Amino acid sequence: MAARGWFITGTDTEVGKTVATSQLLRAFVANGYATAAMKPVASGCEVRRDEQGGEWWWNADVAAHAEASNLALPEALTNPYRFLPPISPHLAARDAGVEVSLPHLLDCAQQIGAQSDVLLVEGAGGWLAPLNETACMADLAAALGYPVILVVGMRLGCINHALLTVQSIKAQGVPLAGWIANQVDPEMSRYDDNLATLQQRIAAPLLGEIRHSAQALTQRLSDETVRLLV
Ligand SMILES: Nc1ncnc2c1ncn2[C@@H]1O[C@H](COP(=O)(O)OP(=O)(O)OP(=O)(O)O)[C@@H](O)[C@H]1O
Ligand SMILES: C[C@H](N)[C@H](N)CCCCCC(=O)O
Ligand SMILES: [Mg+2]
Repeated sequence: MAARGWFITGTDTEVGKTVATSQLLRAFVANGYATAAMKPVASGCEVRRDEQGGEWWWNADVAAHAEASNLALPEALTNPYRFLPPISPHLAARDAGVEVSLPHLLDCAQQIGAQSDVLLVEGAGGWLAPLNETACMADLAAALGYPVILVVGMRLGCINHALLTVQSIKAQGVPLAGWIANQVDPEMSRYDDNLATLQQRIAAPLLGEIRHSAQALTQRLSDETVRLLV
């Protein structure tokens, strides 16, 4: 396994896990770490065609991770499973007749870890999103043994989603390294009060805040975030 690894989960799908992972990757890179990311299962791809007429499936999360990392690694390792429809991974895998194998994912993580200082593993959906017929993201995080970083998509309803997720992370016996507040909803009422409420009720550090911005995917979290983690 990598010298240091973290599992990135979120309060839901579309809350900014990829934005936060990209910003964390850039922060680690800026601090001199050989940094890699993994998207164990990507569901939701664009069909792309090359000049020879060949067809391949492009996934936005995998592309964003590659852009923000400083290690060029084969996608067979960084994204072992990729499916076309934007649906839950276990359904996409079932439709494709594929079994998402936890041991295979662990093996890929180990191979990446052998070449990197830092590995960030981004789940799909939220903490209990299913990977296959029996296992979910929480099981993968526990099997990897990495502490979890929770991305809270700051919008109405996020307090409940965040606290339920924290409770479930604790029940899984996995350490919570901290959480990141991501301003997905630029119009959120009482942002500061919501943030303060979460700080009071989550027994783990706020690692950083990401403001709503059209450039959010290419910005980076601060050196302070890295310092809180390492
Ligand atoms: N801070 C932000 N500012 C502006 N737009 C954002 C911000 N955070 C997220 N978004 C946008 O919200 C959408 C969802 O973000 P993102 O893809 O990071 O979610 P996710 O949690 O990784 O979803 P998935 O479960 O599919 O992996 C994207 O279009 C992204 O650009
Ligand atoms: C397609 C989407 N953007 C994600 N990649 C997968 C989200 C899975 C959510 C599963 C669920 O909790 O219902
Ligand atoms: Mg994502």
